[in-house]
Amino acid sequence: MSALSFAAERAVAIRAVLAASNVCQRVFTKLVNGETITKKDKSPVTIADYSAQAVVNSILHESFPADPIVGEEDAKDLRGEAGRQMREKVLELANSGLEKALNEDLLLETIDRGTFAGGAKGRMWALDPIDGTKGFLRGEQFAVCLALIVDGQVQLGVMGCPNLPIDAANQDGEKGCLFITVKGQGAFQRNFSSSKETPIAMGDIQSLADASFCESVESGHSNQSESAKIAHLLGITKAPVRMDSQCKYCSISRGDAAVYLRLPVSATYEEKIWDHASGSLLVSEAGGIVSDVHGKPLDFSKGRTLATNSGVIAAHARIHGRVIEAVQKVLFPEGKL
Ligand SMILES: Nc1ncnc2c1ncn2[C@@H]1O[C@H](COP(=O)(O)O)[C@@H](OP(=O)(O)O)[C@H]1O
Ligand SMILES: [Mg+2]
Ligand SMILES: [Mg+2]
Ligand SMILES: [Mg+2]
Repeated sequence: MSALSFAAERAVAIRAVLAASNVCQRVFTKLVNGETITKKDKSPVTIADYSAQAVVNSILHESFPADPIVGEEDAKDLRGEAGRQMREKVLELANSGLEKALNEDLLLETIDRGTFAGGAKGRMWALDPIDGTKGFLRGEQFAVCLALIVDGQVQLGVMGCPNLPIDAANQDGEKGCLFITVKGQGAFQRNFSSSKETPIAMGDIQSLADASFCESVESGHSNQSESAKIAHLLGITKAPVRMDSQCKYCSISRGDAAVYLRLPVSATYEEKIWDHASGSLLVSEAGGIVSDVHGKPLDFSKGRTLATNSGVIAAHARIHGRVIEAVQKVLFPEGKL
């Protein structure tokens, strides 16, 4: 393999994402069984977020101590007397996923290794310990998402999707998929229960009449009335597949749906790099194109957000241009950008 094979990073990222995914599942089981955590407060997802970030950051630090991490969470609310109860729960859960146990101080330090500002230079990891927190709480889709970015380019992505069926055609079958991609090396899926990887590819759609598109469950995250108009213009007749988290990128990468639309609901919201880094590389390695609503590539070099992009449009390379045309017609009918 070439010097840029990222074989070590790939193996470590898989281990970290699997360990964190297991911790998230453990929190959810406790939540539904009502053992130590109750569904009434918002804490289950918060506890899972912190624990998963601690697990991934800790595993990354063992192998790549010099690498900065752009993680969604920080340990502010876990500090002091006010954070004691939550801190104790997070410590117990994080340690359940780690070989080398952390103590309280190390836990906080480990979570706060995720506060890196990002930028255009050097290596950094982007981590969303639970993407799709709303889906997690509903018992639906969520994903542990980890990416390696080098000089502003996403080079590697690993996503753990504990509630995603291995085969979309068998929704009641085994759940728990891991998606793995390295730039130039293709896109792969494996089960949580086996290390055998299978190559995946986007469906090579000939006619959009047979296609379906996916979008967020949350109307506050993506404009669902505009997406309906775009779908209509493209001749898509099927109802949208609404799904939380980067599971959408994973789904289209293996051909479950043809298009992913994420249309801005506010002019000021900036998409976060950890919400898109791993998923966007998976789609491009599976034969797709990912851009913003103007057709501009996502720029991961601007810090913690995609500050120069607006929304996300992902589709098979063959149809991406047509989708962007429809997006432009609906979002900017006057032709102004
Ligand atoms: N106004 C907004 N527009 C777009 N995305 C938003 C948003 N507010 C929050 N989000 C992001 O949407 C992500 C979930 O994506 P989706 O809606 O596709 O499931 C959230 O990730 P977290 O759940 O990790 O916080 C959050 O970062
Ligand atoms: Mg997220
Ligand atoms: Mg998150
Ligand atoms: Mg969040």
